[in-house]
Amino acid sequence: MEMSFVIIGNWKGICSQANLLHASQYKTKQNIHYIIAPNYLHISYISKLQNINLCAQNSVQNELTGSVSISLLMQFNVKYMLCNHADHRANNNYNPTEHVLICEENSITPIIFIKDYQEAINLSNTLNKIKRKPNYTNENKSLDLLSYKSIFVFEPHDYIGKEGIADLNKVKYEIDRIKQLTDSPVCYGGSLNENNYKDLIPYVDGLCFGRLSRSANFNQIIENISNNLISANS
Ligand SMILES: O=C(COP(=O)(O)O)[C@@H](O)CO
Repeated sequence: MEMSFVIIGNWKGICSQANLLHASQYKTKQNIHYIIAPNYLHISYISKLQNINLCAQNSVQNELTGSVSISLLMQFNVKYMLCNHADHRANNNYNPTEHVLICEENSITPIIFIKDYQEAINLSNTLNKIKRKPNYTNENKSLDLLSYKSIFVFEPHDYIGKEGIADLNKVKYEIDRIKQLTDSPVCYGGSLNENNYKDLIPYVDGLCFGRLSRSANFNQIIENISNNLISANS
């Protein structure tokens, strides 16, 4: 999947009027692919913003009381779905490969969170048993068996909601190993802040922000990333 630098804002269960305002004020950047995963209550609002790609944080595959089915989400032009996030895994009944397959059946691109290289291997081995691309040839890119189109986010569970990221060399090493398993974009997520996000830009295809994506100056941060990419390529 060829695309610009991916910026994902995972708003989780939080949102303020200020978040909605700065999302509405975002100005498209040619070298940025901006995805927002709002909570369910604000999916309708974000779906109306022309220059932002809408992502669901989850879905529940039934129409029972309190559920949010994919068919309901599809009415709001949801293009992406967070899959295998650490918060999903807190539910013992969560099945990542099932969730990825449901996305694929509904033409939604899964954003698949990977806590480490071994999980990447486990996920691709699991799906390898369930299905194989009919004409899949490159056995080395086993993660791409997961879905025809995916975005991967390396997000170590010990560095979510913390003050800082893991050692940069360790992060780079793990991202390099995961990149060997896929031709899809590999991003970093977890404890990104104003002091560390720039350090990662040269080594990833995108960044997934939690708390920082809800800050009032997040549009400026996107601008900074865009300018950083332009100067790096000039
Ligand atoms: O769960 C997330 C929280 O990230 P922080 O940036 O640590 O708030 C994650 O999905 C965003 O990458």
